[in-house]
Amino acid sequence: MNFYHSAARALDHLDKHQGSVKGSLAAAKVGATAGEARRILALIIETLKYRDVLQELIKTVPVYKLEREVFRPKSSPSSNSLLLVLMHDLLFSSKGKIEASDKWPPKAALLRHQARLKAELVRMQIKAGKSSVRDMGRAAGSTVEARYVRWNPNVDLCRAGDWTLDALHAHLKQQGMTFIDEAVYPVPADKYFMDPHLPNELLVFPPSSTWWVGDKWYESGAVILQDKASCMPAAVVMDGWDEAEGACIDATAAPGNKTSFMSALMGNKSTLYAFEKSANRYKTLVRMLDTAKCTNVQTTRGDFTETDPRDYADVTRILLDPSCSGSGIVNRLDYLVDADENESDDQAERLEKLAAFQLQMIQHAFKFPTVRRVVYSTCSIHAEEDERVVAAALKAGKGAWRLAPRSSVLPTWERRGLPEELGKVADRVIRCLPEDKTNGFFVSCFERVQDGDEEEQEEEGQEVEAADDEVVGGKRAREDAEDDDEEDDADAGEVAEVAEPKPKTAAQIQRARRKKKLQKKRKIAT
Ligand SMILES: C[S@@+](CC[C@H](N)C(=O)[O-])C[C@H]1O[C@@H](n2cnc3c(N)ncnc32)[C@H](O)[C@@H]1O
Repeated sequence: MNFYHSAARALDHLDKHQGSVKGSLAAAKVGATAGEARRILALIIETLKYRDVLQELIKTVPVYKLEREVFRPKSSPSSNSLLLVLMHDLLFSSKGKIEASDKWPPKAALLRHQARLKAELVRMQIKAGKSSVRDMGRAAGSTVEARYVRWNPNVDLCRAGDWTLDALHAHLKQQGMTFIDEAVYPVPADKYFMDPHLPNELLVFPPSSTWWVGDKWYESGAVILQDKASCMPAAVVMDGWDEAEGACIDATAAPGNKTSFMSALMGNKSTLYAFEKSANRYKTLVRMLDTAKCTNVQTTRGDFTETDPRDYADVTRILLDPSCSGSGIVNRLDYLVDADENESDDQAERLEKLAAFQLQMIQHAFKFPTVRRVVYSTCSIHAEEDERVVAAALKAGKGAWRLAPRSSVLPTWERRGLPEELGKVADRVIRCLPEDKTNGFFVSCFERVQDGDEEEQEEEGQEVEAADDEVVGGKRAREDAEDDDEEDDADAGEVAEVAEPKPKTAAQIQRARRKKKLQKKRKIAT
């Protein structure tokens, strides 16, 4: 098989499964000699380095549309991956050329647009303020496009002086920084803007920024350095919260970034119970909350699973951000290029143990009598710790819990869960990847099914049952996909749709009857 085809197939596999590059090479069944495999590996790693730029270029020079005959929409490997690797060699390789016959149709097609591609690339380079096009790549797995700073309103509530957002803007202006209205990546030097997804509190700065070092805003806790993805769980769990509603819990709190954000979103009112099991990390938590002036937080050093839910009868929301593999943390993403293709049994075993613990934490949260919203998040990109834990929790919840609708889970965030794992409800959960200018991250939100919601659930398509069923389907889909790399992502989603199983329990039979009735009603209405 053609060298570029092999690299593109491995890239497709990597996109779909988030494994390692070496693992993808093997799983994509790229048959190659050791020397070839090394070459392909190097090409993939280099392509990943320039991926954002290449993807941007494809938007500006739509080679797909211009060369529809060659780069077809549903092909294997995908046209997008093939274009990426070819464009890499043409624009960024040391030889500056595609190593294939000029008669090979993909090469010939791309060369027809090379002048325009090169001109656009130079334009992007100038805009990014780089001295060479090669400087536009990113070190494998690092976010170099933005630094995030969260404004913490609790300090204004508790400390003397003006610590409002307006005062922060004025301070930044004095430091020589200019506010801009629109989000631009990489963030230009000396500019900053409010994050489009968290516009009330999160400021986005150029990656080289250091203005906070020794600055009174940082020292006083009025700004907190926090990755954008790490802000999302607190924003999701507090969505629509009202002081009259009740107290909240952060079950796994240290070092306290999410706790302090929850506290800020509560306006420092009501009570936020924060648990932390580790003695050392507990000390950090207490220190952090003190600096950040989170006066509504009650900290407890202890194991969340040992709490008695009946003691927290006023709690309506719980955040669970338990220990995980941390595979999403960008400077650990080097595993993407380093991990061995025999991604070891050790890793699988470790993930299994973590998933069991994570599920146990969620199940404990479900026991709190008045809790309506439980957010579960990880800084992992492994489905084993993300979608699969969610699916297992829905199953364990026996229909009493469902995933909250997308409308209350940062609806404008585009990257959602993996459909091959969660089927139709995958769009209710959030995934983040370094190409989103964040760490790799996962956020899900369970809400308690209230009396009278069942009809609504049926209207929505039996989401709880569907989620369970589709997980089974998802596993099947995953196995299918591994056997058959011809499918593209969209197809994998379709495979996840499986026939409903026959109802077994009395409750299932009743639900099936109600569903039939509903379908009849709909038929009559149409
Ligand atoms: C991923 S960290 C939490 C990070 C934190 N949410 C933040 O944003 O700053 C997970 C934390 O949970 C704590 N932890 C693990 N198991 C726990 C348990 N059973 N009860 C309470 N805390 C636990 C760990 O010690 C660790 O500090």
